[in-house]
Amino acid sequence: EISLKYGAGRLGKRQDADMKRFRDNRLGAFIHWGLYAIPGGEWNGEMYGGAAEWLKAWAKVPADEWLKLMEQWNPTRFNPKAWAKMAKKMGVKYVKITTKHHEGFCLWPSKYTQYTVAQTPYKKDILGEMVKAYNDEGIDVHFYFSVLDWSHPDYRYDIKSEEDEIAFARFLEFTDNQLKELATRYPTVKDFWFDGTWDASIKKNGWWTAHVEQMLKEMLPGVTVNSRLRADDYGKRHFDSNGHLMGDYESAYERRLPDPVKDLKVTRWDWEACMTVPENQWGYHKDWSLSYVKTPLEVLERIVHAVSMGGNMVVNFGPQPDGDFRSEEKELADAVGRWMSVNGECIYGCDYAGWDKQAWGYYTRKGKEVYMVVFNSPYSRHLVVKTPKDVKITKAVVLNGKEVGVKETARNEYNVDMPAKDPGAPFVIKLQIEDNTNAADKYREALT
Ligand SMILES: COc1ccc([C@@H]2N[C@@H](C)[C@@H](O)[C@H]2O)cc1
Repeated sequence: EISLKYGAGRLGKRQDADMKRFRDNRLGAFIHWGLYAIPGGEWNGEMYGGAAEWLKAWAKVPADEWLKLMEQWNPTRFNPKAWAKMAKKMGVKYVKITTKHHEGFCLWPSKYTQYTVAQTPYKKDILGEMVKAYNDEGIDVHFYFSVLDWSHPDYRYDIKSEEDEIAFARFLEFTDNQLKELATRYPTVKDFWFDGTWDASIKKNGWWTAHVEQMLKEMLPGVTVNSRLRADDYGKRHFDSNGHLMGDYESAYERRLPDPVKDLKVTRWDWEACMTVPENQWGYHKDWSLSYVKTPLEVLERIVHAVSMGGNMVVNFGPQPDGDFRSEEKELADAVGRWMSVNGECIYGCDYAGWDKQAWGYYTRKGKEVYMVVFNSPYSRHLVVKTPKDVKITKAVVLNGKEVGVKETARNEYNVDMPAKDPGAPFVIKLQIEDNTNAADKYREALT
């Protein structure tokens, strides 16, 4: 290994109470809300199919013209209590809020820039209202923060001159000040999820990313920080030059998931995925017909897929400029919540089971309990289960339902019966397992 000053600060998973809470929460929601919600993907009468929160870039709008949208920021239907109730009903345990996206508009009254809610018709500290409302519902709050800031004259994409050095140093100090402001004003925040950290200017300042992680952890003991913040001495991101994960969890699975057979390496560290409901819209877009919109079942399968591989999943919501949610998102929250209210025990506090993935769905595990989360009903009416060498299944019960038959069919292989009445929707079977080390050896492998 090479010696690094700004590499991973720790080897292996964090096992303290705050990280266990982050991990056990498993299901979160993203809130992408900013000036971009106002145009909703449309500029000067032209509709842009790209991500709505990137409209400034697609339509090549100068910063000062884009920030004039502040004059229209007045979400009259914003009701933080209703937002928190919606999240609670969905069964999310935490909400990640965009404090400041690339556009540079701050949802809190930052004293380090004029581009904040305080300078809009709305005036009030919208971030503070959200933090209180979610916390009052027992939901943890995580902060999304974009280092990339299109509103700030000192931002640099790369450092190519002494002038760049000086300007970017000012920018990093500005960013430190905003982060300290967020940590001071909202001390119940549990996590900082950094974005906008891919530019050469940041990669050339790996030291600063290590300093930010350290600064936040000194100010808020226990707080978690994502790997996307971090660059090491050589500009290596997420994993340092020795291959060790930086930050507290990997945050590279954005709109994609690791393969349950080929990518089992991810089970060795903590990770959190995030996903959009349309193909690629984080901020509010007026026209969701421009791409495929995932059904609640497709969202649910991605949530289970992540947990089955030892990861968290954050489902995105892009609130309307008026502060209400579009009907598709309300329906999604309701559908996921209904499923979670019956089957949540296979998600919360669960982890990778270490069993070979089968076609019918996914395994999750909590201690001695293994859950089968069935998405695909087999024509055979049997769910094939292959257990690790020294494990046998003693019982199988449908969550909030009846026991189903389990038949040993070969060494470490079982047929678990489908419920007598097909549930017609994804369902969960809870397995009781036992140590099987001294089983009668009645099976014989073929000599070939
Ligand atoms: C250049 O590609 C991207 C893609 C997405 C992003 C941002 N990350 C997501 C979590 C959203 O905030 C999106 O705007 C930034 C750059």
